[in-house]
Amino acid sequence: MNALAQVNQSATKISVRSLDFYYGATRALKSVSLSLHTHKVTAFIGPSGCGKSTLLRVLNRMYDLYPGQRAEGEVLLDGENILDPAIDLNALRARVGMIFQKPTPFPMSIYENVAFGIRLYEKLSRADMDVRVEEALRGAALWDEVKDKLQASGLGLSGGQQQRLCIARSVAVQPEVMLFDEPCSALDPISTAKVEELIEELSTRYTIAIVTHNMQQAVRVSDYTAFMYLGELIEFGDTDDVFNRPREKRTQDYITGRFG
Ligand SMILES: Nc1ncnc2c1ncn2[C@@H]1O[C@H](COP(=O)(O)OP(=O)(O)OP(=O)(O)O)[C@@H](O)[C@H]1O
Repeated sequence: MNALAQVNQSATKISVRSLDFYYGATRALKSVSLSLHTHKVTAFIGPSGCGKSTLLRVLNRMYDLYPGQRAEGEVLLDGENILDPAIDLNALRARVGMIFQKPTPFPMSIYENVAFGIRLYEKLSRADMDVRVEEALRGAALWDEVKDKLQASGLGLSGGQQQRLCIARSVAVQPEVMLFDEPCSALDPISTAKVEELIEELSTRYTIAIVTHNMQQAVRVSDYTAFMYLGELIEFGDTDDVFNRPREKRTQDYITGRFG
């Protein structure tokens, strides 16, 4: 690996600085600072209500859709503050995609589910669109299972396949960052294993953040882990260190199942 590639591998994609988040008067994030490294997977763990999903929703300004919710501080994406009110939210959400807990295919064909997002941002010929849809479905490890029924409804797929269709939809717009909010919690163990394998593959091309309640999953898929508690970031580091040599007692207590 050349020196430049090494630098890029450890580069910071997103830098969160002194981030506070409010639901009305309730402060759900308290001065959170951390970095997401380029082409690495960062897991967010912590007991229910600690702010994991809130933090994820800040990273593509998803909260902006809801009145009364606001973020203070800085979130730098390649050095640019995405909390700036002047930022183009459509462009931001194309760069920072999100996959939710419950698979949410649109009520349209498998092909259209993937093409829909692309059309929001680009005008492609039919032939180019076919190529992009295939690439996205291949990228989401779904192509072989659906290539003969692209016109069938996305809603007719199994839960695991629907989740990979949502991943294909996100991949199709060629994002730089992918946010996964408990992507496997509605899936069976085999589908979960497939999605985990996919996340590992995707991390060669994208910077990934994943919220999970499943400690083993965090260990399996992530390079870095952030442990949150009551809106604060308690510990952040290499996943191996956080799980095997936690610096904080609260991290130790959580990962050994003493609370949460
Ligand atoms: N829409 C909302 N309005 C008011 N408070 C909210 C809202 N959504 C979340 N909160 C509060 O913000 C805090 C953080 O919630 P968040 O959903 O980010 O936690 P979480 O760690 O993702 O939890 P879980 O693991 O249960 O999904 C909680 O105290 C929660 O009650």
